[in-house]
Amino acid sequence: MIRVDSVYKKFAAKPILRNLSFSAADGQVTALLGANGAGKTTCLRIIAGLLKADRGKVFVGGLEPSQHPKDVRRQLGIVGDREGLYERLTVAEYLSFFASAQGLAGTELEEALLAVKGELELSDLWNRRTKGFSQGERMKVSLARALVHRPAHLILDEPTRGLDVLAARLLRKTLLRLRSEGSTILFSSHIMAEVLELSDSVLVMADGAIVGSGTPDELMAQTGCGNLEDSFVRLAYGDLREGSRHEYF
Ligand SMILES: Nc1ncnc2c1ncn2[C@@H]1O[C@H](COP(=O)(O)OP(=O)(O)OP(=O)(O)O)[C@@H](O)[C@H]1O
Repeated sequence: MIRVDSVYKKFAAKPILRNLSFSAADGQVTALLGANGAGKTTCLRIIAGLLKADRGKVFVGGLEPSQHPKDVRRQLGIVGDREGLYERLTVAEYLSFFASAQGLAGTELEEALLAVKGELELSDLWNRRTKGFSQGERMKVSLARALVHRPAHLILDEPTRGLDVLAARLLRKTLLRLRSEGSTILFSSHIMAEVLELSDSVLVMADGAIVGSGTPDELMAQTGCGNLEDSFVRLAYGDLREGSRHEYF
């Protein structure tokens, strides 16, 4: 389970996360929705231990990343928007490097590499240096890197952004398979069809906090809207309903 407990974070003097609390359950896919700049990436980076909260705590499998960085890294896979590939390495070398850093060696390492190669259909890319890779190719390698050590928890920041139809389908299929194996998956997205297809639970962020949560059906029932997008707009921009952005409704 991933748990975020009363997290507060500001940049310069501007609060971005104010008392943010939620949890993402094991064996479920949880979607984090919010307007541009709502703080989704900031939240995911804090969970990943890449950024420190000013106040509050996060737990990954019951452990705080700040207290147990190594253990949390072992049980967490991260697909973010900022990681670079080492362009001089081939995909095989790059993944081998990360798997070794996670403590895999020998046969276990070889088997882990073969597994992601097959699952993510990486054969054509396997022995290519990553320099010049397309966005979709880079995303596939990032996903392989996140999965190679078989983490129990996976966080993904807009994972299908820039992917073509087949690559996005492969990613969704992979997430659903991981869910069926009991993984905890938390991802951010702006694509409602994808959120509907994948998510057991949806969290809507606005003003640095969760303003709505539940299954897509529950959110629709709570807001009285007929589809998830309308429900999201109502929850995330609700206070603007009477203002100049009323055309969104
Ligand atoms: N390192 C930083 N320094 C200053 N401001 C930052 C920093 N990182 C993020 N911010 C600001 O914090 C706010 C939240 O950013 P964040 O990237 O978390 O939003 P997001 O919900 O992921 O947005 P998007 O949907 O556009 O990706 C934005 O206003 C952003 O400009």
